[in-house]
Amino acid sequence: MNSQILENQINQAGHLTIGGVDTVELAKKYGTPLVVYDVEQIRNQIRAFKKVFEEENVKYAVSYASKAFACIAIYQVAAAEGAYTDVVSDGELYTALKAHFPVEKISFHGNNKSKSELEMAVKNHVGKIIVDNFHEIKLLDQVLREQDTKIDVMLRITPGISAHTHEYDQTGQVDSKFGFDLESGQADLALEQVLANSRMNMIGLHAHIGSQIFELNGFEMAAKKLMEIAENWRSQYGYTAQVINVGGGFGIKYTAEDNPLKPEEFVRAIVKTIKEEAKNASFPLPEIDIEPGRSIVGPAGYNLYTTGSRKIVPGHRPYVTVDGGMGDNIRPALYDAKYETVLATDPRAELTEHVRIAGKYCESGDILAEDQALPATKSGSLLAMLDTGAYGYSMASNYNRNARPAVVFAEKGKAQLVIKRESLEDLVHLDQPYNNED
Ligand SMILES: Cc1ncc(COP(=O)(O)O)c(C=O)c1O
Ligand SMILES: N[C@@H](CCCC[NH3+])C(=O)O
Repeated sequence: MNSQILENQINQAGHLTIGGVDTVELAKKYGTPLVVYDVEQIRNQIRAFKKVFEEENVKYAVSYASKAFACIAIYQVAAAEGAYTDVVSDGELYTALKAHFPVEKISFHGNNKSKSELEMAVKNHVGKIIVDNFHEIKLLDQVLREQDTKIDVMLRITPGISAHTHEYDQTGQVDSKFGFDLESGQADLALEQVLANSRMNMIGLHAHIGSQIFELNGFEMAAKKLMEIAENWRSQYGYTAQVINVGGGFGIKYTAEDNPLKPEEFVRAIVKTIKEEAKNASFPLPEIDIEPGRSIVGPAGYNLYTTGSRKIVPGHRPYVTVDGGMGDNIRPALYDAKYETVLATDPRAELTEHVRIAGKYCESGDILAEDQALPATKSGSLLAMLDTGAYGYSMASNYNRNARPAVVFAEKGKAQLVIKRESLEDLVHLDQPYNNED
């Protein structure tokens, strides 16, 4: 059986369960394609991150990077677990506010925040603005003057670290669109501007080196770099950072070939590095913040699909087509991402063929899996793709005017709809007829 499925996830009928709920029942009740989250797994990962900080006895914030999956329900779960969250758009902020996420625990990110987004963030008193560039410093200054208020800010630094991951998932290399560059002195200049602005309360430094990273080394280097900058700034400007945010990016296991550390072990190494640096430089130990997205929701998510047509080209792997595809999971097409898929009605069945799992979208690249070993399937079989919880639904589209799937949370044997399936009416509800008569 697939090693990512636990023995206790198979019920008496031999079906895969999620959060104690039979996938066959889920498909029957909510239809497919369907995104299902095991909520307990989400809670456990947040708790595991927190535990490391508690054991290390440091001030901290586990901030859920909600770009990985945003909806009212996930903000509720994150808040209930005492997590913070980071948002990168007015839409994510609006959703978090709708979920009554504690505003002081929200940080606002982004490399091109608009004035109206900053206005919304300041008006709602979000905890922190992670300032990314000089244009933003000006805009934020304007907004703070107009609203006659102050706000806590952090500066996002590009640490000059090229993480080992897909090029599109790298964010910390020198030539990046995110953050203030170090070498050219941009970061120093940004600090000078922020310190000179009485409406901006500079609380610390931020860096995020990328996503789906397996090597510890990159995180340790980033943590060290941030501490070095903080030490420089203390001696150069007399400014002492109170918070160091090392971002997220902890890699998860998608296939049998992946062998990552547990996400919380990355954090333990980061904390140790920062403690050591602080001790060596006699720097007061700062609060340590992390921003994991994928590692919190990725492994907890499943996409359920029903198979339809099957095409056999002699000498090639068959195409088994499902009722979803790149519209609900763009990652295979965009990053060549790999997933594993099982037959939900019998995950223990002997694997008898290698197939391609094709989506239903009008694109040759709409292949969810290039080579998946499966038992025999027929039209109407129920498949469960594993570990789809991060950047799946959140990157979903209406390509080909397909409706986006429903999302269900399952926990302790109960399932609850948290995002409705889009209807055909939803697909046209923003459309306006064109009237070209004079
Ligand atoms: C600034 C920032 N923080 C946190 C994250 C979350 O990363 P991940 O989902 O890989 O943990 C991202 C995404 O890469 C990001 O850009
Ligand atoms: N969307 C990316 C992660 C992006 C992280 C955002 N900086 C992925 O699915 O791998």
